[in-house]
Amino acid sequence: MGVVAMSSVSASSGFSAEQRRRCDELFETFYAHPFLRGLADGTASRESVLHYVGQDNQYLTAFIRCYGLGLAKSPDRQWMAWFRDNVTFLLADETHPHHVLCQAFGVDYADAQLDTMAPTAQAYINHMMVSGYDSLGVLMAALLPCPWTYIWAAQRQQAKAPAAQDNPFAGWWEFYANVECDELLAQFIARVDALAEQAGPAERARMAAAFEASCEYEVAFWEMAFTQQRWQHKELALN
Ligand SMILES: Cc1ncc(C[n+]2csc(CCO)c2C)c(N)n1
Repeated sequence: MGVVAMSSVSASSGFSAEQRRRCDELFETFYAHPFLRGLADGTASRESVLHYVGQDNQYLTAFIRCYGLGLAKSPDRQWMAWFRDNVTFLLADETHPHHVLCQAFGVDYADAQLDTMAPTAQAYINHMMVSGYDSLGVLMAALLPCPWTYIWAAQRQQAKAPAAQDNPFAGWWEFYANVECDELLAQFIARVDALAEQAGPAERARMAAAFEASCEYEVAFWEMAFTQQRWQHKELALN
């Protein structure tokens, strides 16, 4: 923890790098979003952060289900082992950033759980799940912006202006900037590149569209937390 990884993030020259370049404006908008800036300078509000944690817990649960869809589509045991390891990482380690955010406001992790979904979180989850019923390439392309935006933004932030130790969210930044996350991202990129090489033009186009939509949803997820987005009428229960 606390080690700023040397970035594998811009290294690749394949399909992923091409999508990353195409969506560069979205990455910049993600980085500049006032919610993320609030995590960087320690000023993010209690209400917005707790909204985020509640929704993001549901998001991570859906992400694990998407890995399950990937497992079902795995062409070999090597792919299966990769999904298994990533499910373990999500279940065991990725709750850490949520714990950090809860501790910042003296809130119990269990008390931050929600059983309702805000519109944007629901839409992002639906997009990922639907991609999981297309091909493995489309699923992986839909999942890739998730690690890429967070890990890229954390590495960039920590290299430029590391979160101060009295910033209550410092552990959140350190988690996503660490070497293990960098390695995960490098693997993700390599796997998407390999799938894109095997794909025909129609599937590659669906992969590109799925990647771009997820970049949009990543920005929208910050906006959801920042505005504490709710349905007009009443909360919808999880489905
Ligand atoms: C909306 C949203 N997008 C991305 C992440 C970060 N994240 C979620 S899963 C994962 C690694 C995949 O195993 C990473 C980096 C998040 N927490 N919430």
